[in-house]
Amino acid sequence: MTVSVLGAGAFGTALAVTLAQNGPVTLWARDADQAALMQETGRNERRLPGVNLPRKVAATADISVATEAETILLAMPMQQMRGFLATHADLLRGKTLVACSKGIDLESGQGPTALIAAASPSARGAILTGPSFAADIARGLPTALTLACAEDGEALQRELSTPTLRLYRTTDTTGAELGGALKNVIAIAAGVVIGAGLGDSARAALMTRGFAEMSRIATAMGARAETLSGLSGFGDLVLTCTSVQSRNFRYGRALGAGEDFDTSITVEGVATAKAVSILAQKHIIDMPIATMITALADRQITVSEAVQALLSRPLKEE
Ligand SMILES: NC(=O)C1=CN([C@@H]2O[C@H](COP(=O)(O)OP(=O)(O)OC[C@H]3O[C@@H](n4cnc5c(N)ncnc54)[C@H](O)[C@@H]3O)[C@@H](O)[C@H]2O)C=CC1
Ligand SMILES: O=C(CO)COP(=O)(O)O
Repeated sequence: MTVSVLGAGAFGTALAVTLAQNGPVTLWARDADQAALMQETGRNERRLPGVNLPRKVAATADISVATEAETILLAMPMQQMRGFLATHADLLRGKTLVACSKGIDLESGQGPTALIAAASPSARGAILTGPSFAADIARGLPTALTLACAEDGEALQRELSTPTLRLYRTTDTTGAELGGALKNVIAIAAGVVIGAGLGDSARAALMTRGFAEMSRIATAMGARAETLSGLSGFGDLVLTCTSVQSRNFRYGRALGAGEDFDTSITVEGVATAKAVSILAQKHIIDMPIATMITALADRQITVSEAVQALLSRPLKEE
């Protein structure tokens, strides 16, 4: 059975590469030139340099070809997903749609599975998330991710696991998608700490309090605490806050150091911080780190003001 990946960025391409170990994969790029170049050269040099696409990966810019598959992975940036689903709703009817994006849609405040349910009620929505850099997956390094699917996830788990990509299953879609979205916000904050020269001890404190913040809002929104402490939450938090491979971490590090950052790079945590700050007000949840990241990204405060504000909060029980 063919699987399709929609979105030929770093992650979509890496997923296509690993899934080709199981059978044919269609990789859809919205840009016809990019699809033709991938087909011709067998590489996606711009997004995933140095990786050869297996022959079982067929690149196309034809959305009707790409949506012939029953199982379709959505690997575009989160803020693009709602528009994409609306545009192609007819072609996606009745399919299994696996969101691979990490974030919260800023306009609606919804995560990927709610967006899928709203745009394609007859589709089955799932989410694939957890600690994995595209380059690691594409190189065949061992990786473990969470596959969240409200029902009948076992066959999907088998279909999307490969010899090097091990999937763990859950029915807690809310927990999985919120963990993946929120860790990006904390990763930006961890980057700020390192960029501003505040040290590894401060980063450990930030990660721990960040995890508490993630868990507070996620459980208030219906997530299970154990999902937050699994691969999609704690696992991805650790990876993204400690690796310079992470774009969210690198963006934060530039912010902390007062340096410019290439705005063409995908940094999901900025929009997510804004979206979650709005959700936090609605649920009356205290989220000082997300609020601070929004203010910093919008240049409303300086790094030293942000640090001062966090350190001067009232002392309380852990
Ligand atoms: N790169 C990584 O290591 C990982 C990325 N992710 C997630 O995957 C998602 C995508 O990230 P990357 O692939 O890394 O981004 P990327 O920046 O490498 O590529 C984004 C791709 O999306 C395409 N795109 C943009 N708007 C689109 C639209 N409206 N319709 C179709 N395609 C569109 C762009 O042309 C580009 O090819 C993000 O939510 C990210 O958090 C998750 C795990 C790992
Ligand atoms: O989600 C990721 C790793 O699990 C990738 O992180 P970045 O988007 O910060 O690069």
